[in-house]
Amino acid sequence: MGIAEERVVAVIMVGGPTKGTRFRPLSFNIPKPLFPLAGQPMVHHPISACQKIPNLARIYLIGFYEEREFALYVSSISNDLKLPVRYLKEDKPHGSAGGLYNFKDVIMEEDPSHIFLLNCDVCCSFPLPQMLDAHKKHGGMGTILVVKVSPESASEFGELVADPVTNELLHYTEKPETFVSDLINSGVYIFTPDIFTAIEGVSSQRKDRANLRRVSSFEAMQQDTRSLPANYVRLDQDILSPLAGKKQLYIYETMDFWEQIKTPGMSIKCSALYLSQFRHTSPHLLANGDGIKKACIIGDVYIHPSAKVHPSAKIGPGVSISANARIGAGARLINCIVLDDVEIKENAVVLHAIVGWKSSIGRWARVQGRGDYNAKFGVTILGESVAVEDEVVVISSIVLPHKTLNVGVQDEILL
Ligand SMILES: Nc1nc2c(ncn2[C@@H]2O[C@H](COP(=O)(O)OP(=O)(O)O[C@H]3O[C@H](CO)[C@@H](O)[C@H](O)[C@@H]3O)[C@@H](O)[C@H]2O)c(=O)[nH]1
Repeated sequence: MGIAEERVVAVIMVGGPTKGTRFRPLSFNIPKPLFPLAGQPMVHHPISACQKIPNLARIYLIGFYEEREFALYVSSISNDLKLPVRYLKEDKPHGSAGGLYNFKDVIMEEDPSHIFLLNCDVCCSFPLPQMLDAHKKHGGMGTILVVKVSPESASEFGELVADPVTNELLHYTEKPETFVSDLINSGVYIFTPDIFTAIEGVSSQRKDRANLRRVSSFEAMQQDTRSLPANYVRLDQDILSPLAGKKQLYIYETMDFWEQIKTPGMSIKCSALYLSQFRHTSPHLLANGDGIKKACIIGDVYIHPSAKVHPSAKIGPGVSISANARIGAGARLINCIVLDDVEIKENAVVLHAIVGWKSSIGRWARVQGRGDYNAKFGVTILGESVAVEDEVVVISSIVLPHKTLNVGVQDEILL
């Protein structure tokens, strides 16, 4: 296919409210894909990476959140990027491949030659044009972006084996119990429209099996994946595993940063990763201690233009401060996310923490975590409208919305 005929669309899978439970208490207020990392909604980072794809016609977000939750964001980003971005709502979860298939007709209206498919909850540099080039060299139905992780953490992901010369995917196991490989599926793919035929194949096999089961009482007693609804199709187990070793799927390895964002703790780490990426891609978004914001800035920091920061506050590295926040004299902020309308009073310290919308932190108070972003009590999270009174110390705790803390706490969940 020549360059002129090439047409690309991108699809970002955003999931829905039942999928974001590990993101509580922050997901009470906002759908996880819209939670700010480096001052921009989580989904904004893959969307802005899509801008670099040649011949990109359109971006779709597919999820089962209410349409109104995404309406404002989708219309403002379409305007900013001068690129149509559309939210497509599933009536119920259909799985990571079933969700895509559900909107086959809408997507195929664009007559795409290639379809990018991205999980919204991964943080990386999204080397999409490079993946497209690699995919064209490989041929086949799809190319998966892969990354090496530590052998201890590999079992949380899809582990895979590929041919070192041809890059063909030879073996794929989703979250295996015994170690297969430290090379894992990063949740970013490019496919040809043949992906729809593959998903259709899984659905019709399921329908056939369901019909068979009706006549076999033994099979009816078995509660396994074969009894999933026919239109519920998982990309990893149902498509990637069976197609490995069939010259259909290939890999492209990224050597850049990559993380998965399932917990609030990881959002602090990923916010800092995106801030350091801004240093190269969008330095204008970083605070530099000049102009109105004369505070002492250390490393990569984002401060919303409407936030007020006292000149004697010391901010950074890895800090993101959202709209209308007020940071008092002598306050010290390191590796944290401060959400809209927060007040941090004089000489308070915030470290490895997320401070929820409209919360306030009193004078000389400390709100901090240990900085172990994957651990249950590795960071401190304050939900919406939490008040930490003057001089109170909060360490590695999760505080649900509308609480007032007048005594210190450590390693606790405050309901
Ligand atoms: N629209 C929609 N989205 C869905 C659905 N189910 C999952 N998703 C979205 O699809 C993506 C994958 O979610 P899961 O299927 O829950 O898998 P996972 O545990 O995140 O693991 C996947 O991603 C890892 C990389 O982050 C991979 O390593 C792993 O192999 C797997 O593909 C997420 O962005 C999630 O929001 C669905 O029914 N509908």
